[in-house]
Amino acid sequence: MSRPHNGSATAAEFPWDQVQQLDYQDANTGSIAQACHAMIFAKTEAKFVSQLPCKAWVLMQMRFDGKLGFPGGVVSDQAIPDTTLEDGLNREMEEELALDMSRFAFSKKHYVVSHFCPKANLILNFYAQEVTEQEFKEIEGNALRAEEYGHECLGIVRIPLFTLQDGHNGLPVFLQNQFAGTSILQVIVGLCTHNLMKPDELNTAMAVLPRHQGYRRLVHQAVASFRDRQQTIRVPDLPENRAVAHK
Ligand SMILES: O=c1[nH]cnc2c1ncn2[C@@H]1O[C@H](COP(=O)(O)OP(=O)(O)O)[C@@H](O)[C@H]1O
Repeated sequence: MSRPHNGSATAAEFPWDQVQQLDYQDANTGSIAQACHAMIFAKTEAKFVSQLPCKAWVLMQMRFDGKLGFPGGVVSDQAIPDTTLEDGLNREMEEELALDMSRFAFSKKHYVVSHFCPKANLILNFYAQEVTEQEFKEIEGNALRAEEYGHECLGIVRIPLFTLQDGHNGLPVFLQNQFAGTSILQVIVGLCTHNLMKPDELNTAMAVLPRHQGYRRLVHQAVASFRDRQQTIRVPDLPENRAVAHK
């Protein structure tokens, strides 16, 4: 598999560029480190303060460094023998959320997008999994008993997926927090790819981001490649379709 390249267009604004996902072994033979993070969400009809629709509950965490991020972490650490990227992600999910692997293990089908930073020689892989409202509450509750709770993870938070009438409080304010790695980009990509954000909400949200032109390009690129992949996966595996599926 080819090595990720440095796309210079965004380098000055945001040092990450979208790349194809590298197998764990491929990255391990070189010097590239890989991390995996994941968004767990539940669609809901529940209204915030009995009037605002919020569409979904989306889980993030307050990290030890004071930034917000998704649960996950570095998976290419030689000291910890993960076999695949998803094994590494699942190990992190058990440590940080005490996630029940018999029900919520992440696999390739949850993969969303990867970004590479040449300066850090690091690939950040992003996954998303939908659960029911009941399961979501259970996952939140269990997280308080996780090994890393109170250490790497200082709290579980839900994204306020609504904007109050002043057009500012709610999601726009939330997006002004400090976010680890590419998690700010992953928030927007995760919401768009899983139909949790309408285009007008996306525009409002993007307007509050610093250097939002750079983010906008990366968001569109990620959403387009995710949708392409979904379409490819849906192509029935008939001989005449294989050429399309493997394009
Ligand atoms: O939610 C996230 N999304 C994307 N990147 C993140 C997120 N959280 C942390 N990072 C980045 O991922 C890398 C690994 O950090 P993390 O603290 O998750 O792993 P570790 O606990 O295994 O050291 C760092 O470069 C960090 O900035």
